[in-house]
Amino acid sequence: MREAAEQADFIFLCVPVGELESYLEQIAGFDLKPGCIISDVGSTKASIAACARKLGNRNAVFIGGHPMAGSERTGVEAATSILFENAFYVLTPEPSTPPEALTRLTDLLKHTRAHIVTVDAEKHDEIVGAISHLPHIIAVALVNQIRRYNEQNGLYELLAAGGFRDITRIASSDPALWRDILIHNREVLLRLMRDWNEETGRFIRMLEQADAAGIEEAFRMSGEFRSRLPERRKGMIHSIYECYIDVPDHPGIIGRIATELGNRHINLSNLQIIESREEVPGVLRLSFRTQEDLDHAIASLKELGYTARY
Ligand SMILES: NC(=O)C1=CN([C@@H]2O[C@H](COP(=O)(O)OP(=O)(O)OC[C@H]3O[C@@H](n4cnc5c(N)ncnc54)[C@H](O)[C@@H]3O)[C@@H](O)[C@H]2O)C=CC1
Ligand SMILES: O=C(O)C(=O)Cc1ccc(O)cc1
Repeated sequence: MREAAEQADFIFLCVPVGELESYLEQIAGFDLKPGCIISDVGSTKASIAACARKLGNRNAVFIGGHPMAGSERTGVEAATSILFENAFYVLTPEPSTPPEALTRLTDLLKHTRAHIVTVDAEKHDEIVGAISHLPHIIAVALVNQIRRYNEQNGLYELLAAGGFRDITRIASSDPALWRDILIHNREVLLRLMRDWNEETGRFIRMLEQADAAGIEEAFRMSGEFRSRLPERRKGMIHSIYECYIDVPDHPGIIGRIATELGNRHINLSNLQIIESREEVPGVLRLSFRTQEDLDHAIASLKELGYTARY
């Protein structure tokens, strides 16, 4: 590792958050190339920034980074060459970071086609704590609540679909990765969890008082804010060009549909079973990277006797 690091112009640390500091410590003792830029991709930024401030390296500059891309999956199987395309890539320079170092790093990262945003490390942890870490805690807590009910009655598991699956996808995230993230951002998260308790407390009170107008208003305000959020990004593997088809629930059907589309040179980027029940049609979601592929797929599926809808 030392030999490779000492020849590098850029070093990216891409290990779990709990391992970052030990790598930074090792690298601090190396004779790095003058002007070398060290960055990382950790989901929390304040603790690694504090470590970098403490250690320093006479030749190198550390600039924290966090590509806001990815999914609940980890490992090389989850990688794609367009992972960062159109995603936000947060950098957390210090007031003391030489501007030319920041420019060199952003010039390199532009090749990922991500949108670069800079913010200080502490603010990053507050914001990302709220929009990413807190939702992961809520998803895990919700799934575990239902898992306990399900121990008494398996119908919970059988009926859990739709909304439950949508809001709990991230509950399948990697346990060790998320252990580190939550521990490293625990002070922010404790504050956010107290606010969350107040939020759920408001619902408890509305239900106790059968406050219909209050409930309606809560849904109205959340819907309004959510509709302002950016669209799912084009270019990601979770393509926005999607359609749904009802399919008879029998063996081999998914393979047949994928093969038929492949034979017509239509690139399917994702295929997901949304619903599957005995003796009634299941629903498949097909995703494509281009409008042309989607249009072509819908026409082909029609020829094959399936009705596709958006
Ligand atoms: N999963 C996601 O969507 C995102 C993850 N991140 C951050 O990226 C970093 C890596 O996460 P992923 O790529 O998702 O996980 P991953 O599990 O795909 O990759 C982590 C890699 O680190 C290696 N590793 C673990 N401990 C190590 C050690 N002590 N020494 C050397 N290598 C070690 C693992 O073998 C694995 O190859 C984490 O800091 C995470 O917070 C940032 C943005 C998104
Ligand atoms: O699965 C999802 O939607 C994610 O939230 C992925 C993710 C995980 C960790 C990050 O630091 C950033 C993004």
